[in-house]
Amino acid sequence: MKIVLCGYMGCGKSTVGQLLSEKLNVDFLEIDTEIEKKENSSITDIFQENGEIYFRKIENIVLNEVLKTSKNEVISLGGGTPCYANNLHLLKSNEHVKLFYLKMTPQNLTARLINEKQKRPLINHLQTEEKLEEYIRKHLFERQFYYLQSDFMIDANAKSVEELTEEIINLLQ
Ligand SMILES: Nc1ncnc2c1ncn2[C@@H]1O[C@H](COP(=O)(O)OP(=O)(O)O)[C@@H](O)[C@H]1O
Ligand SMILES: O=C(O)C1=C[C@@H](OP(=O)(O)O)[C@@H](O)[C@H](O)C1
Ligand SMILES: [Mg+2]
Repeated sequence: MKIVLCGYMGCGKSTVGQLLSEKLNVDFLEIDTEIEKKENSSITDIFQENGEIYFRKIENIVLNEVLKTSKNEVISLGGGTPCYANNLHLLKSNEHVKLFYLKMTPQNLTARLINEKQKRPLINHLQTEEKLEEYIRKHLFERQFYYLQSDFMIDANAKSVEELTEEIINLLQ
């Protein structure tokens, strides 16, 4: 089985995915890291040098490659992964995939992301908390359509990484 985590930037995909893979004793794979390896460049540099459309192309290629294997693993997507190209279809039509949406409110995401913008090129130009929250509110509204097609939705507000990991493990049983 492939346990795949999706949700907006900052919801905890990378952090929860790592702990979940340790608890389940399977490999952990991040789409962002696979993109960085393939391009031998950072997400920030790819956006800056090649632009977002190029990044989305590579993201789609990497997701395709990753989903070809039938290996048991935990996979953390990037925040935008399910929302572009045929990515959601690739995930939904794969019998090995269980897709989890880590849902958080725009307010809570803003509080997290205000100090973590540097490595996230889509939001690093937003200077104030007000501007960031306004952006997240609109962007999340557009993206929820995709996230909500997950197999499971987890309320990730005010829960520790441990609690979220346990919740996912319980849903798998
Ligand atoms: N459940 C949680 N409670 C508190 N902080 C968290 C939680 N999950 C993640 N974080 C923190 O929030 C930030 C964003 O988490 P990250 O895993 O990078 O999110 P994503 O990969 O979804 O963008 C990190 O600093 C991480 O340590
Ligand atoms: O939401 C997005 O479109 C993106 C989210 C990022 O991943 P995280 O959700 O792990 O920050 C990364 O893939 C890239 O900066 C684009
Ligand atoms: Mg991440």
